[in-house]
Amino acid sequence: MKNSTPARIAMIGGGSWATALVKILSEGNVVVRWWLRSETDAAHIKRYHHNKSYLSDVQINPRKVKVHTKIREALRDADYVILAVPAAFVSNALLGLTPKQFAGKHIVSAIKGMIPEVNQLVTDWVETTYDVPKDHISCIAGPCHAEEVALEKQSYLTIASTGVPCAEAVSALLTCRFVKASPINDLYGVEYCAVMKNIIALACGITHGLGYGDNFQAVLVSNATQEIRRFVDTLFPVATRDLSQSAYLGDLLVTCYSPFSRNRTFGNLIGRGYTIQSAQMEMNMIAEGYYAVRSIHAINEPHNVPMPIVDSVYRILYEGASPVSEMNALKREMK
Ligand SMILES: NC(=O)C1=CN([C@@H]2O[C@H](COP(=O)(O)OP(=O)(O)OC[C@H]3O[C@@H](n4cnc5c(N)ncnc54)[C@H](OP(=O)(O)O)[C@@H]3O)[C@@H](O)[C@H]2O)C=CC1
Ligand SMILES: O=C(CO)COP(=O)(O)O
Repeated sequence: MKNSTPARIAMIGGGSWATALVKILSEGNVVVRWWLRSETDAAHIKRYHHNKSYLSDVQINPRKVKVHTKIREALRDADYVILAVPAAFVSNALLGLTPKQFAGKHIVSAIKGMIPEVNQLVTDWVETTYDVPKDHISCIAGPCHAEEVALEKQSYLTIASTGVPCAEAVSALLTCRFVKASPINDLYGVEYCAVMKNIIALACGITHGLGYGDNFQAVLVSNATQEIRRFVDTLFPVATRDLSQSAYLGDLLVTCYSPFSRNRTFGNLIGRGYTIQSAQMEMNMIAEGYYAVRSIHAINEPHNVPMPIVDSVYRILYEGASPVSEMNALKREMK
């Protein structure tokens, strides 16, 4: 492996997950061209070899990682492009790029959210916007918080793609001393579950903020698994899908229970009475579920899949419903 040509990877995004992925990739034989929108953060990384704004303890290896603030330079000779900005900002990050810049490359979405303007999964949006063949597109899923990657705690990722060689190649890039990545071909199931678990974590956070305990949360998460199953099996039925695998259930659990979870933290603030704006200001990070719940709600309209938890979160965040009365209603409904 030592003498082989390094994999050429463009990392798009300067937040916690991008920083953690750069750390994972740097364990292997790679050249990462890392694009950040912040000139100040980029300059700091070049000079001091760490990202001062996110996971600042992570050391960046300057021999393997080149920092860019012009996205075309980061993309130019990449074989793999990893998108790691929150979904709401990805179109802005890629502004001005055309299918030409993506031709022949593998596009990997590390994003667990939906493009809000069009209610599309990120991988669908990449396919339609940049004419990338579906079997060259994958998404990174699995229960894996950036903060634990920074500490080199053993973690697992699942790489979903309709193209088996693509999923296998990306899994190989992301497997290292402390991460095991495995391929799977259920792209839609995995990606939708990754989006929906954020909404459920918001609900968990809200109940925690309201003073509900672990007993209630366990029932909430159990009901949520049924709700997620109904939704993905209605939209994309796959006979062999096993929602107890870590890409689905594992990710739901870590987001609902971990103190690192952005979505749970955001929900907790809402449950404690913060307004949406003040909760967003309180957090230095983005809770994807806030945007995703509006997309999932809209997508579900023609299907009418019963999703009481998603509907409650939607009403709290977008219709001004009271968290207390929404959770009272859920309390009566769940068993
Ligand atoms: N964090 C994690 O553990 C994991 C995250 N993910 C997913 O990774 C994706 C990225 O999340 P994460 O890294 O946690 O996010 P963070 O909250 O850590 O970072 C946010 C990023 O978004 C950028 N940003 C913020 N506002 C804007 C804006 N208005 N326009 C353009 N860019 C903006 C920030 O740039 P700047 O710093 O310049 O403001 C920063 O790069 C999400 O989809 C998340 O679900 C997936 C698995 C694990
Ligand atoms: O998806 C994640 C971990 O797998 C990160 O999202 P949260 O920070 O909301 O848990």
